[in-house]
Amino acid sequence: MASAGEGTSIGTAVEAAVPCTLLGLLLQGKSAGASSDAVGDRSGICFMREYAARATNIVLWAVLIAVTVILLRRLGRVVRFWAKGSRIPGPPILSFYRHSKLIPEWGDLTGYLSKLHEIYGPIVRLWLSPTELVVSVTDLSLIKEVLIKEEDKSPLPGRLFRLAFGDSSLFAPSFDLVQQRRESLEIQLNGVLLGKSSSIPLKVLDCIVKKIDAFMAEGPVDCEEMSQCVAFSIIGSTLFGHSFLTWSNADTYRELLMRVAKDASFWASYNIPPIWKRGFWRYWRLCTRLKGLTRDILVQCGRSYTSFEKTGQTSWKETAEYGTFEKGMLLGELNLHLILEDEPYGNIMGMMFHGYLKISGLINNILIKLVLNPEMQEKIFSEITEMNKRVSGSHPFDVQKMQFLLATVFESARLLPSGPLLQRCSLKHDLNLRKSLTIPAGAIFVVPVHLVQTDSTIWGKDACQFNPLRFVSKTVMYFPSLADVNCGFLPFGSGKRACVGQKFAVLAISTLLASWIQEFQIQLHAAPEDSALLQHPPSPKIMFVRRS
Ligand code: HEM
Repeated sequence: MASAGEGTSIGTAVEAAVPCTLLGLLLQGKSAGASSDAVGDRSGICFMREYAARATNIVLWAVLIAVTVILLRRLGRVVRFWAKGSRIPGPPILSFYRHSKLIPEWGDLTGYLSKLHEIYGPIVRLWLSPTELVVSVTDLSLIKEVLIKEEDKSPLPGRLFRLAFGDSSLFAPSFDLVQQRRESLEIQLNGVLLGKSSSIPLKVLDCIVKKIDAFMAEGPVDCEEMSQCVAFSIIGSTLFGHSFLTWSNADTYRELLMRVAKDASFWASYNIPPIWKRGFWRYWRLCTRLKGLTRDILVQCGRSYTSFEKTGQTSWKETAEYGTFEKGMLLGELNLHLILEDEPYGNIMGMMFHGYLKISGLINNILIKLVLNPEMQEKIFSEITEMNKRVSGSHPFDVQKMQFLLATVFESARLLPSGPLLQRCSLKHDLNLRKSLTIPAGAIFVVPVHLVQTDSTIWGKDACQFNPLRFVSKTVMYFPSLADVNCGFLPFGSGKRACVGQKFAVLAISTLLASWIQEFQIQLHAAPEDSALLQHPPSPKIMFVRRS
């Protein structure tokens, strides 16, 4: 039996003989030839152990070096981002988290930005966190330059749409992804719809007037509720066709859209979907129900269009005039581009969501301005009467020729824009602008629309007053591209990512207003003492009083 001392010396001798590479072991194996089996086995085990330890060490070192390189590169990027961002004027870099406390003090982000612009001038940077930089600009030439040059949007809205509705090639941040679909939709909306005498068919207008009668039978109507209901009918019947108007699940669909709209920004603000929160799963179920209903209405509209065709009820005129509306855009040519295998409902629901919220917001704002300015209603009424005398045709509302009407729509959109900020974000490259200003890649560029649209240096001393006359005689100029005429007018954005539905929306809303003002006087039921309060909830009650 070998003593402990012997054992150790044998072990050491064996370990000393352990080759450090696999090749070494093979060579040793060949040269050792007839050495005893026991020593060979032990040497093999020790080698494998040693080999595994060394290999693990090498892998760990490689991982450590790779992680360090990645972290250093990231740190380098953050330092460069800070260095470039800090050259833009704005509050001290150290106050990252104070902003979130200060913003409520100034009412909202626009109020806070307005305060910062007063202090630091037309270009202001705001650090929201060490890696989140917002650059706000109110200078017209810079706004124009960025909106024309910059094609991408910040990831947040894209995440919002993807989380709620699935992949979308219309509302994604990257321009490369949306360009083709944008063009298809624009051609469809502007070419097919605007080629007709009206952007809303009489059948839809009749249905809306009936809704108003039903509402009024129960007393004064809530302005916001009314606007939402009407906007929903307009966008729904445009996309899905007339059978949308009689769809039994329409109210549920609208309610779901509103609930998704309420929570969408909150859940999209998480970088990783917070699957550990119960509220998130409730939200996810809402979105899934919405998807299910979208599928139902598409199937139903497809079915009713087919049966409508089979009955042969359409006269030639109806088909020519309202053919697209009967089947809706989604069952027409656009279908091929928008309903794709890999994104079945993302674009449709995105358009419903965006169109519904924006159109209802603008109708609500116009109604508030009209009830406060009854003289404008009378001007528009005279315009319609004049037009009816001059034009003899089946459709009375040639709104593109109605200056007062369009001016009212533009002025309302100017004073009460539907969103607080336009945003762009260069996802990959720094954006070098004139005035030697560099916006680092990843920074979010914003235009505070309300500040720009009420800037007295652009709009004159009465910039904050409701004065549609400023647009009269210029309304034709504001088509086809609203923002190109005056880059201080941005309710539909501007540049490569401007709203593709802007002409459709303006003409549809104007047609709707013309039909209302022809039939009714719109009045405020009970005015709050301060008219500014009309913009805040609860929304005002209004009345539609039939003209005698
Ligand atoms: C009153 C109604 C509407 C308003 C106020 C409005 C406003 C806007 C605004 C401000 C933008 C962002 C523009 C920018 O960043 O420069 C936008 C984008 C967009 N709008 Fe509208 N919109 C309205 C109606 C519609 C309708 C009816 C549709 C189509 C059915 C539509 C389709 C789009 C699309 C697809 C985009 C995304 C463009 C992109 O990201 O490339 N909009 N809209």
